[in-house]
Amino acid sequence: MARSSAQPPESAPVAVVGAGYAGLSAALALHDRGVPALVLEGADRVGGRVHSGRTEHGVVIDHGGQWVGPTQHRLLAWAERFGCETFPTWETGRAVELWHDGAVREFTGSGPDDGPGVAEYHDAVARIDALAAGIDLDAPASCPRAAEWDAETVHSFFRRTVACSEARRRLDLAVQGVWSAEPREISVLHLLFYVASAGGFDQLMDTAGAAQDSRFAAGAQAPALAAAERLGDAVLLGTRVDAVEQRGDGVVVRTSRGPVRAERVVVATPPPATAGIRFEPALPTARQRWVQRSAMGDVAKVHVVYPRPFWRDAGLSGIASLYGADATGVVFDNSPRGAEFGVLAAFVYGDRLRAWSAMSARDRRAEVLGTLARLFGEQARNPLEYLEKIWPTDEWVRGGYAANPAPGSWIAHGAEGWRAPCGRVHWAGSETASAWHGYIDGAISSGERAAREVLAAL
Ligand SMILES: Cc1cc2nc3c(=O)[nH]c(=O)nc-3n(C[C@H](O)[C@H](O)[C@H](O)COP(=O)(O)OP(=O)(O)OC[C@H]3O[C@@H](n4cnc5c(N)ncnc54)[C@H](O)[C@@H]3O)c2cc1C
Repeated sequence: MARSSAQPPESAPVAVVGAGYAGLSAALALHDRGVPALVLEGADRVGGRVHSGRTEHGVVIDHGGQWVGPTQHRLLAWAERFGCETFPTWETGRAVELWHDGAVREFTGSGPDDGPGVAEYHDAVARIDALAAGIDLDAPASCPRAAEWDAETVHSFFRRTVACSEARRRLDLAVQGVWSAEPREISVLHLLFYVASAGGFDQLMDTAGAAQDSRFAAGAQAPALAAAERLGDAVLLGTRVDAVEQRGDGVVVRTSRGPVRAERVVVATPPPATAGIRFEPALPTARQRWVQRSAMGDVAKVHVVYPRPFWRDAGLSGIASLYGADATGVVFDNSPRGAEFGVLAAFVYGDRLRAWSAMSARDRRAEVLGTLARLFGEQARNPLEYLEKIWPTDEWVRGGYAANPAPGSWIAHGAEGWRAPCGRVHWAGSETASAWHGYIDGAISSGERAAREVLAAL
Protein backbone atom coordinates (compact mmCIF):
# COMPACT_ATOMS: atom_id res chain seq x y z
CA MET A 1 0.00 0.00 0.00
CA ALA A 2 1.12 3.59 -0.60
CA ARG A 3 2.36 5.05 2.68
CA SER A 4 1.55 8.52 3.90
CA SER A 5 3.71 9.04 6.97
CA ALA A 6 6.82 7.06 6.18
CA GLN A 7 10.30 8.55 6.05
CA PRO A 8 11.80 8.01 2.61
CA PRO A 9 14.73 5.59 2.43
CA GLU A 10 18.17 7.19 2.10
CA SER A 11 18.56 6.03 -1.49
CA ALA A 12 16.79 4.39 -4.42
CA PRO A 13 18.02 3.56 -7.94
CA VAL A 14 15.31 5.81 -9.42
CA ALA A 15 13.15 8.49 -7.81
CA VAL A 16 9.88 9.50 -9.48
CA VAL A 17 8.29 12.84 -8.59
CA GLY A 18 4.48 12.78 -8.73
CA ALA A 19 2.01 9.88 -8.49
CA GLY A 20 -0.36 10.90 -11.23
CA TYR A 21 -0.80 8.44 -14.10
CA ALA A 22 2.55 9.50 -15.61
CA GLY A 23 4.64 8.98 -12.48
CA LEU A 24 2.91 5.71 -11.64
CA SER A 25 3.42 4.54 -15.20
CA ALA A 26 7.16 5.31 -15.13
CA ALA A 27 7.53 3.51 -11.80
CA LEU A 28 5.45 0.52 -12.93
CA ALA A 29 7.39 0.14 -16.20
CA LEU A 30 10.66 0.13 -14.20
CA HIS A 31 9.21 -2.21 -11.57
CA ASP A 32 8.08 -4.61 -14.33
CA ARG A 33 11.72 -4.75 -15.51
CA GLY A 34 13.08 -5.35 -12.03
CA VAL A 35 14.28 -1.80 -11.35
CA PRO A 36 12.91 -0.40 -8.07
CA ALA A 37 11.64 3.15 -8.29
CA LEU A 38 10.55 5.25 -5.34
CA VAL A 39 7.52 7.47 -6.05
CA LEU A 40 7.40 10.75 -4.11
CA GLU A 41 3.93 12.31 -4.08
CA GLY A 42 3.12 15.58 -2.36
CA ALA A 43 -0.63 15.03 -2.00
CA ASP A 44 -2.26 12.49 0.29
CA ARG A 45 -3.51 10.37 -2.61
CA VAL A 46 -2.39 9.06 -5.99
CA GLY A 47 -4.05 9.95 -9.30
CA GLY A 48 -3.35 13.69 -9.60
CA ARG A 49 -5.82 15.15 -12.08
CA VAL A 50 -7.84 11.93 -11.88
CA HIS A 51 -9.75 11.94 -8.61
CA SER A 52 -12.72 9.65 -8.06
CA GLY A 53 -14.97 9.79 -5.03
CA ARG A 54 -18.35 8.76 -3.69
CA THR A 55 -21.07 11.29 -2.97
CA GLU A 56 -23.12 11.18 0.26
CA HIS A 57 -25.59 8.98 -1.60
CA GLY A 58 -22.81 6.60 -2.57
CA VAL A 59 -22.63 7.58 -6.25
CA VAL A 60 -19.18 7.21 -7.84
CA ILE A 61 -18.10 10.44 -9.52
CA ASP A 62 -14.92 11.66 -11.16
CA HIS A 63 -13.95 15.20 -10.22
CA GLY A 64 -11.23 15.20 -12.91
CA GLY A 65 -10.39 12.94 -15.85
CA GLN A 66 -13.03 10.29 -16.49
CA TRP A 67 -13.37 9.14 -20.09
CA VAL A 68 -11.50 6.58 -22.15
CA GLY A 69 -11.73 6.16 -25.92
CA PRO A 70 -11.11 3.13 -28.17
CA THR A 71 -7.77 4.36 -29.51
CA GLN A 72 -6.42 5.12 -26.03
CA HIS A 73 -4.55 1.83 -26.02
CA ARG A 74 -2.29 2.47 -23.03
CA LEU A 75 -5.16 3.33 -20.66
CA LEU A 76 -7.21 0.41 -21.99
CA ALA A 77 -4.23 -1.87 -21.36
CA TRP A 78 -4.14 -0.69 -17.74
CA ALA A 79 -7.89 -1.22 -17.43
CA GLU A 80 -7.44 -4.79 -18.66
CA ARG A 81 -4.34 -5.48 -16.56
CA PHE A 82 -6.03 -4.32 -13.36
CA GLY A 83 -9.52 -5.60 -14.16
CA CYS A 84 -11.20 -2.18 -14.18
CA GLU A 85 -14.57 -2.30 -15.97
CA THR A 86 -15.73 0.40 -18.35
CA PHE A 87 -19.18 1.17 -19.75
CA PRO A 88 -20.39 3.35 -22.64
CA THR A 89 -21.13 7.00 -21.96
CA TRP A 90 -24.87 7.62 -22.09
CA GLU A 91 -25.89 9.45 -25.26
CA THR A 92 -29.29 7.95 -26.09
CA GLY A 93 -31.88 10.61 -26.84
CA ARG A 94 -31.82 14.18 -28.08
CA ALA A 95 -28.93 16.51 -27.26
CA VAL A 96 -29.74 20.20 -26.71
CA GLU A 97 -28.06 23.37 -27.95
CA LEU A 98 -28.82 26.64 -26.17
CA TRP A 99 -27.85 29.67 -28.29
CA HIS A 100 -26.87 33.21 -27.33
CA ASP A 101 -30.19 34.52 -28.68
CA GLY A 102 -32.16 32.08 -26.51
CA ALA A 103 -32.89 29.65 -29.35
CA VAL A 104 -33.03 25.99 -28.34
CA ARG A 105 -32.10 23.37 -30.94
CA GLU A 106 -32.07 19.61 -30.56
CA PHE A 107 -30.33 16.82 -32.44
CA THR A 108 -29.53 13.12 -32.14
CA GLY A 109 -26.19 11.47 -32.81
CA SER A 110 -22.72 12.90 -32.38
CA GLY A 111 -23.60 16.37 -33.75
CA PRO A 112 -26.32 18.27 -35.61
CA ASP A 113 -26.74 17.46 -39.33
CA ASP A 114 -27.96 20.95 -40.09
CA GLY A 115 -28.55 24.28 -38.39
CA PRO A 116 -26.68 27.56 -38.16
CA GLY A 117 -23.01 27.22 -38.98
CA VAL A 118 -23.01 23.41 -39.11
CA ALA A 119 -21.77 23.03 -42.71
CA GLU A 120 -19.12 25.74 -42.25
CA TYR A 121 -18.01 24.13 -38.99
CA HIS A 122 -17.46 20.80 -40.77
CA ASP A 123 -15.54 22.55 -43.57
CA ALA A 124 -13.26 24.16 -40.97
CA VAL A 125 -12.73 20.82 -39.19
CA ALA A 126 -11.78 19.18 -42.50
CA ARG A 127 -9.22 21.96 -43.14
CA ILE A 128 -7.81 21.58 -39.62
CA ASP A 129 -7.51 17.80 -40.03
CA ALA A 130 -5.72 18.25 -43.37
CA LEU A 131 -3.20 20.67 -41.84
CA ALA A 132 -2.73 18.47 -38.77
CA ALA A 133 -1.79 15.53 -40.99
CA GLY A 134 1.57 17.23 -41.60
CA ILE A 135 2.59 17.39 -37.92
CA ASP A 136 5.48 15.25 -36.66
CA LEU A 137 4.21 14.07 -33.27
CA ASP A 138 7.73 13.71 -31.88
CA ALA A 139 8.88 17.11 -33.11
CA PRO A 140 5.86 19.41 -33.59
CA ALA A 141 8.07 22.48 -34.09
CA SER A 142 9.92 20.92 -37.01
CA CYS A 143 7.27 21.01 -39.74
CA PRO A 144 7.83 23.54 -42.55
CA ARG A 145 4.97 25.89 -41.54
CA ALA A 146 5.53 25.59 -37.77
CA ALA A 147 6.84 29.15 -37.29
CA GLU A 148 3.87 30.66 -39.14
CA TRP A 149 1.37 28.50 -37.22
CA ASP A 150 2.93 29.13 -33.81
CA ALA A 151 2.84 32.89 -34.42
CA GLU A 152 -0.93 32.95 -34.93
CA THR A 153 -3.55 32.43 -32.23
CA VAL A 154 -6.50 30.13 -32.85
CA HIS A 155 -8.76 33.16 -32.28
CA SER A 156 -7.16 35.02 -35.18
CA PHE A 157 -7.07 31.88 -37.36
CA PHE A 158 -10.82 31.26 -36.93
CA ARG A 159 -11.66 34.88 -37.66
CA ARG A 160 -9.41 34.89 -40.73
CA THR A 161 -10.54 31.57 -42.20
CA VAL A 162 -14.18 31.09 -41.08
CA ALA A 163 -16.64 33.70 -42.33
CA CYS A 164 -19.76 32.34 -40.64
CA SER A 165 -20.19 33.66 -37.06
CA GLU A 166 -22.28 30.66 -35.90
CA ALA A 167 -19.57 28.29 -37.11
CA ARG A 168 -17.03 30.35 -35.17
CA ARG A 169 -19.19 30.06 -32.04
CA ARG A 170 -19.18 26.29 -32.51
CA LEU A 171 -15.41 26.23 -33.00
CA ASP A 172 -14.79 28.53 -30.00
CA LEU A 173 -16.84 26.26 -27.74
CA ALA A 174 -14.98 23.23 -29.12
CA VAL A 175 -11.67 24.86 -28.16
CA GLN A 176 -12.95 25.73 -24.67
CA GLY A 177 -14.24 22.18 -24.27
CA VAL A 178 -11.08 20.42 -25.44
CA TRP A 179 -8.29 22.76 -24.29
CA SER A 180 -10.17 24.41 -21.37
CA ALA A 181 -8.71 27.65 -22.71
CA GLU A 182 -9.88 30.53 -24.89
CA PRO A 183 -8.93 30.46 -28.60
CA ARG A 184 -6.74 33.56 -28.03
CA GLU A 185 -4.61 31.57 -25.54
CA ILE A 186 -3.28 28.85 -27.86
CA SER A 187 -1.46 28.88 -31.16
CA VAL A 188 -2.57 27.23 -34.37
CA LEU A 189 0.50 24.96 -34.11
CA HIS A 190 -0.52 23.75 -30.67
CA LEU A 191 -4.08 23.15 -31.88
CA LEU A 192 -2.84 21.16 -34.90
CA PHE A 193 -0.42 19.15 -32.77
CA TYR A 194 -3.18 18.26 -30.29
CA VAL A 195 -5.53 17.25 -33.11
CA ALA A 196 -2.83 15.09 -34.71
CA SER A 197 -1.95 13.63 -31.33
CA ALA A 198 -5.55 12.41 -30.90
CA GLY A 199 -5.93 11.19 -34.50
CA GLY A 200 -8.30 13.91 -35.72
CA PHE A 201 -10.57 16.74 -34.53
CA ASP A 202 -13.63 14.51 -34.18
CA GLN A 203 -11.65 12.11 -31.99
CA LEU A 204 -11.36 14.96 -29.50
CA MET A 205 -14.99 16.03 -29.82
CA ASP A 206 -17.13 12.94 -30.19
CA THR A 207 -18.55 10.51 -27.66
CA ALA A 208 -19.05 7.00 -29.16
CA GLY A 209 -15.83 5.81 -30.84
CA ALA A 210 -13.86 8.83 -29.64
CA ALA A 211 -12.38 10.46 -26.51
CA GLN A 212 -15.68 10.50 -24.57
CA ASP A 213 -16.59 6.91 -25.46
CA SER A 214 -16.62 5.18 -22.06
CA ARG A 215 -16.34 5.66 -18.31
CA PHE A 216 -14.93 3.52 -15.51
CA ALA A 217 -17.51 1.78 -13.33
CA ALA A 218 -15.41 2.31 -10.20
CA GLY A 219 -14.13 5.72 -11.32
CA ALA A 220 -11.15 6.59 -13.51
CA GLN A 221 -8.83 6.60 -10.52
CA ALA A 222 -9.27 2.82 -10.12
CA PRO A 223 -6.39 1.80 -12.46
CA ALA A 224 -4.09 4.34 -10.73
CA LEU A 225 -5.00 2.94 -7.31
CA ALA A 226 -4.35 -0.59 -8.57
CA ALA A 227 -0.95 0.43 -9.99
CA ALA A 228 -0.04 2.06 -6.66
CA GLU A 229 -1.10 -1.12 -4.88
CA ARG A 230 1.22 -3.09 -7.14
CA LEU A 231 4.09 -0.71 -6.30
CA GLY A 232 3.30 -1.06 -2.58
CA ASP A 233 5.69 0.65 -0.17
CA ALA A 234 7.51 2.30 -3.05
CA VAL A 235 4.81 5.00 -3.22
CA LEU A 236 5.20 7.67 -0.54
CA LEU A 237 2.30 10.08 -0.08
CA GLY A 238 2.49 13.45 1.67
CA THR A 239 6.08 13.78 0.45
CA ARG A 240 6.54 17.05 -1.42
CA VAL A 241 9.66 17.41 -3.56
CA ASP A 242 11.28 20.83 -3.11
CA ALA A 243 14.60 20.44 -4.91
CA VAL A 244 16.47 18.18 -7.31
CA GLU A 245 20.26 18.54 -7.04
CA GLN A 246 22.39 16.84 -9.65
CA ARG A 247 25.86 15.84 -8.47
CA GLY A 248 28.63 14.18 -10.47
CA ASP A 249 27.69 10.73 -9.24
CA GLY A 250 23.92 10.98 -8.83
CA VAL A 251 21.02 13.13 -7.74
CA VAL A 252 19.82 14.27 -4.33
CA VAL A 253 16.05 14.80 -4.18
CA ARG A 254 15.12 17.07 -1.28
CA THR A 255 11.66 16.29 0.06
CA SER A 256 9.49 17.58 2.89
CA ARG A 257 10.41 14.34 4.74
CA GLY A 258 14.13 14.34 4.07
CA PRO A 259 16.59 13.72 1.22
CA VAL A 260 16.73 10.72 -1.13
CA ARG A 261 19.76 9.86 -3.26
CA ALA A 262 19.05 8.38 -6.69
CA GLU A 263 20.89 7.50 -9.89
CA ARG A 264 18.16 8.98 -12.05
CA VAL A 265 15.02 11.03 -11.45
CA VAL A 266 11.78 11.13 -13.42
CA VAL A 267 9.84 14.36 -12.83
CA ALA A 268 6.16 13.74 -13.62
CA THR A 269 4.52 16.94 -12.38
CA PRO A 270 2.45 19.46 -14.38
CA PRO A 271 4.56 22.37 -15.71
CA PRO A 272 3.49 24.94 -13.04
CA ALA A 273 4.39 22.44 -10.30
CA THR A 274 7.73 21.73 -12.01
CA ALA A 275 8.41 25.47 -11.97
CA GLY A 276 8.05 25.37 -8.17
CA ILE A 277 10.87 22.81 -7.78
CA ARG A 278 14.44 24.15 -7.38
CA PHE A 279 16.88 22.48 -9.77
CA GLU A 280 20.61 22.52 -9.22
CA PRO A 281 22.34 23.20 -11.48
CA ALA A 282 19.60 25.36 -12.98
CA LEU A 283 17.72 23.78 -15.87
CA PRO A 284 18.72 24.82 -19.40
CA THR A 285 17.01 28.05 -20.41
CA ALA A 286 14.84 26.35 -23.03
CA ARG A 287 13.39 23.96 -20.43
CA GLN A 288 12.87 26.77 -17.90
CA ARG A 289 11.08 28.95 -20.43
CA TRP A 290 8.96 26.05 -21.69
CA VAL A 291 7.79 25.25 -18.17
CA GLN A 292 7.18 28.91 -17.26
CA ARG A 293 5.19 29.57 -20.44
CA SER A 294 2.97 26.50 -20.21
CA ALA A 295 -0.09 27.61 -18.25
CA MET A 296 -2.73 25.18 -17.03
CA GLY A 297 -6.15 25.40 -18.60
CA ASP A 298 -9.07 26.75 -16.54
CA VAL A 299 -11.80 24.23 -15.84
CA ALA A 300 -14.33 23.37 -13.16
CA LYS A 301 -16.47 20.26 -13.10
CA VAL A 302 -19.83 20.37 -11.33
CA HIS A 303 -21.79 17.23 -10.48
CA VAL A 304 -25.48 17.49 -9.73
CA VAL A 305 -27.12 14.35 -8.33
CA TYR A 306 -30.88 13.60 -8.66
CA PRO A 307 -32.99 10.63 -7.52
CA ARG A 308 -33.16 9.48 -11.16
CA PRO A 309 -32.15 10.67 -14.65
CA PHE A 310 -35.52 12.37 -15.21
CA TRP A 311 -34.43 14.02 -18.49
CA ARG A 312 -34.32 10.58 -20.11
CA ASP A 313 -38.14 10.34 -19.66
CA ALA A 314 -38.47 13.30 -22.00
CA GLY A 315 -36.23 11.65 -24.58
CA LEU A 316 -33.25 13.87 -23.76
CA SER A 317 -29.71 12.48 -23.60
CA GLY A 318 -28.53 14.93 -20.94
CA ILE A 319 -25.87 16.21 -23.36
CA ALA A 320 -25.98 19.95 -23.98
CA SER A 321 -23.84 22.69 -25.55
CA LEU A 322 -24.29 26.32 -24.49
CA TYR A 323 -23.30 29.14 -26.85
CA GLY A 324 -24.56 32.04 -24.76
CA ALA A 325 -23.68 33.75 -21.49
CA ASP A 326 -24.20 30.76 -19.19
CA ALA A 327 -21.23 29.79 -17.04
CA THR A 328 -21.71 26.19 -18.16
CA GLY A 329 -20.26 25.34 -21.56
CA VAL A 330 -21.14 21.68 -21.91
CA VAL A 331 -23.26 19.18 -19.96
CA PHE A 332 -23.06 15.37 -19.93
CA ASP A 333 -25.19 12.65 -18.36
CA ASN A 334 -22.80 11.19 -15.80
CA SER A 335 -25.29 8.83 -14.17
CA PRO A 336 -23.97 5.52 -12.84
CA ARG A 337 -24.19 2.55 -15.22
CA GLY A 338 -27.36 1.17 -13.63
CA ALA A 339 -28.98 4.65 -13.42
CA GLU A 340 -29.70 4.13 -9.69
CA PHE A 341 -29.35 7.94 -9.54
CA GLY A 342 -29.36 10.63 -12.19
CA VAL A 343 -26.15 12.67 -12.43
CA LEU A 344 -25.45 15.65 -14.67
CA ALA A 345 -21.88 16.93 -15.07
CA ALA A 346 -21.54 20.60 -16.05
CA PHE A 347 -18.20 21.90 -17.35
CA VAL A 348 -17.18 25.53 -16.85
CA TYR A 349 -14.15 26.72 -18.85
CA GLY A 350 -11.87 29.64 -19.68
CA ASP A 351 -13.38 33.12 -19.34
CA ARG A 352 -16.65 31.61 -18.11
CA LEU A 353 -14.74 29.98 -15.24
CA ARG A 354 -12.93 33.19 -14.33
CA ALA A 355 -16.25 35.03 -13.93
CA TRP A 356 -18.17 32.16 -12.29
CA SER A 357 -15.48 31.21 -9.77
CA ALA A 358 -15.43 34.82 -8.51
CA MET A 359 -19.10 34.47 -7.43
CA SER A 360 -20.22 33.31 -3.97
CA ALA A 361 -20.77 29.57 -3.56
CA ARG A 362 -24.51 30.20 -3.41
CA ASP A 363 -24.53 32.21 -6.65
CA ARG A 364 -22.37 29.66 -8.43
CA ARG A 365 -24.85 26.92 -7.52
CA ALA A 366 -27.84 29.06 -8.54
CA GLU A 367 -26.21 29.86 -11.87
CA VAL A 368 -25.53 26.20 -12.75
CA LEU A 369 -28.93 24.95 -11.55
CA GLY A 370 -30.67 27.76 -13.45
CA THR A 371 -28.97 26.62 -16.65
CA LEU A 372 -29.88 22.98 -16.04
CA ALA A 373 -33.51 23.99 -15.39
CA ARG A 374 -33.67 25.80 -18.73
CA LEU A 375 -32.22 22.75 -20.46
CA PHE A 376 -34.06 19.93 -18.68
CA GLY A 377 -36.97 21.43 -16.77
CA GLU A 378 -37.72 22.84 -13.30
CA GLN A 379 -36.95 19.50 -11.61
CA ALA A 380 -33.30 20.29 -12.21
CA ARG A 381 -33.46 23.03 -9.55
CA ASN A 382 -33.90 20.53 -6.71
CA PRO A 383 -31.02 18.06 -6.66
CA LEU A 384 -30.11 15.67 -3.89
CA GLU A 385 -26.50 16.82 -4.05
CA TYR A 386 -24.40 19.49 -5.72
CA LEU A 387 -20.59 19.12 -5.86
CA GLU A 388 -18.03 21.31 -7.58
CA LYS A 389 -14.32 20.98 -8.20
CA ILE A 390 -12.61 24.16 -9.36
CA TRP A 391 -9.27 22.89 -10.68
CA PRO A 392 -7.27 26.16 -10.68
CA THR A 393 -7.62 26.10 -6.88
CA ASP A 394 -6.20 22.59 -6.58
CA GLU A 395 -3.07 22.93 -4.48
CA TRP A 396 -1.04 20.40 -6.47
CA VAL A 397 -1.98 20.79 -10.11
CA ARG A 398 -3.51 24.30 -10.27
CA GLY A 399 -5.72 23.75 -13.29
CA GLY A 400 -6.57 21.36 -16.08
CA TYR A 401 -7.16 19.48 -18.16
CA ALA A 402 -3.58 20.15 -19.23
CA ALA A 403 -1.04 22.94 -19.66
CA ASN A 404 -1.05 24.82 -22.96
CA PRO A 405 2.19 26.46 -24.16
CA ALA A 406 1.69 30.16 -24.93
CA PRO A 407 1.67 31.08 -28.64
CA GLY A 408 5.25 31.21 -29.93
CA SER A 409 6.60 28.84 -27.28
CA TRP A 410 6.82 25.76 -29.45
CA ILE A 411 9.11 27.57 -31.88
CA ALA A 412 11.17 29.46 -29.31
CA HIS A 413 11.67 26.69 -26.74
CA GLY A 414 9.88 23.51 -27.84
CA ALA A 415 12.69 21.70 -29.65
CA GLU A 416 14.95 21.52 -26.58
CA GLY A 417 12.58 22.46 -23.79
CA TRP A 418 9.65 20.13 -24.36
CA ARG A 419 10.93 16.84 -22.92
CA ALA A 420 14.65 16.32 -23.64
CA PRO A 421 16.31 14.88 -20.51
CA CYS A 422 18.46 17.32 -18.54
CA GLY A 423 21.42 15.25 -17.36
CA ARG A 424 20.07 12.65 -14.94
CA VAL A 425 16.61 14.23 -14.88
CA HIS A 426 13.93 12.79 -17.20
CA TRP A 427 10.51 14.26 -17.90
CA ALA A 428 7.13 12.57 -17.90
CA GLY A 429 3.59 13.91 -17.69
CA SER A 430 0.69 14.18 -20.05
CA GLU A 431 2.19 17.41 -21.39
CA THR A 432 5.23 15.47 -22.68
CA ALA A 433 3.23 12.87 -24.64
CA SER A 434 3.13 12.49 -28.42
CA ALA A 435 -0.10 10.44 -28.61
CA TRP A 436 -3.17 11.61 -26.73
CA HIS A 437 -1.23 14.58 -25.40
CA GLY A 438 -3.13 16.10 -22.45
CA TYR A 439 -5.04 12.89 -21.72
CA ILE A 440 -4.64 10.02 -19.22
CA ASP A 441 -3.48 7.79 -22.06
CA GLY A 442 -0.74 10.29 -22.91
CA ALA A 443 0.30 10.44 -19.26
CA ILE A 444 0.77 6.66 -19.22
CA SER A 445 2.77 6.56 -22.48
CA SER A 446 4.94 9.47 -21.28
CA GLY A 447 5.86 7.53 -18.14
CA GLU A 448 6.73 4.49 -20.25
CA ARG A 449 8.93 6.64 -22.51
CA ALA A 450 10.73 8.15 -19.51
CA ALA A 451 11.26 4.64 -18.09
CA ARG A 452 12.83 3.55 -21.40
CA GLU A 453 15.19 6.54 -21.23
CA VAL A 454 16.17 5.63 -17.67
CA LEU A 455 16.69 1.94 -18.50
CA ALA A 456 18.92 2.88 -21.41
CA ALA A 457 20.99 5.15 -19.15
CA LEU A 458 21.34 2.98 -16.02
C1 LIG B 1 -11.58 18.33 -15.03
C2 LIG B 1 -10.69 17.44 -15.84
C3 LIG B 1 -11.25 16.57 -16.75
C4 LIG B 1 -10.43 15.74 -17.52
N1 LIG B 1 -11.03 14.81 -18.33
C5 LIG B 1 -10.25 13.86 -18.91
C6 LIG B 1 -10.85 12.71 -19.51
O1 LIG B 1 -12.08 12.54 -19.46
N2 LIG B 1 -10.03 11.79 -20.10
C7 LIG B 1 -8.67 11.93 -20.11
O2 LIG B 1 -7.98 11.05 -20.65
N3 LIG B 1 -8.08 13.00 -19.52
C8 LIG B 1 -8.83 13.93 -18.89
N4 LIG B 1 -8.25 14.96 -18.21
C9 LIG B 1 -6.78 15.12 -18.28
C10 LIG B 1 -6.05 14.06 -17.47
O3 LIG B 1 -6.66 13.95 -16.19
C11 LIG B 1 -4.57 14.45 -17.31
O4 LIG B 1 -3.99 14.66 -18.58
C12 LIG B 1 -3.75 13.37 -16.65
O5 LIG B 1 -4.41 12.81 -15.54
C13 LIG B 1 -2.40 13.97 -16.22
O6 LIG B 1 -1.61 12.99 -15.56
P1 LIG B 1 -0.13 13.35 -15.13
O7 LIG B 1 0.38 12.17 -14.37
O8 LIG B 1 0.64 13.83 -16.29
O9 LIG B 1 -0.24 14.61 -14.16
P2 LIG B 1 -1.05 14.78 -12.79
O10 LIG B 1 -2.24 13.92 -12.77
O11 LIG B 1 -1.24 16.24 -12.60
O12 LIG B 1 -0.04 14.22 -11.69
C14 LIG B 1 1.02 14.99 -11.17
C15 LIG B 1 1.23 14.61 -9.71
O13 LIG B 1 2.34 15.35 -9.20
C16 LIG B 1 2.05 15.71 -7.86
N5 LIG B 1 2.92 16.83 -7.48
C17 LIG B 1 2.87 18.12 -7.89
N6 LIG B 1 3.89 18.83 -7.36
C18 LIG B 1 4.60 17.96 -6.59
C19 LIG B 1 5.78 18.10 -5.81
N7 LIG B 1 6.46 19.26 -5.70
N8 LIG B 1 6.25 17.00 -5.13
C20 LIG B 1 5.61 15.81 -5.22
N9 LIG B 1 4.47 15.63 -5.97
C21 LIG B 1 3.99 16.69 -6.66
C22 LIG B 1 0.56 16.06 -7.89
O14 LIG B 1 -0.01 16.01 -6.61
C23 LIG B 1 0.03 14.96 -8.82
O15 LIG B 1 -0.38 13.82 -8.11
C24 LIG B 1 -9.02 15.80 -17.40
C25 LIG B 1 -8.45 16.67 -16.46
C26 LIG B 1 -9.27 17.48 -15.68
C27 LIG B 1 -8.64 18.38 -14.66
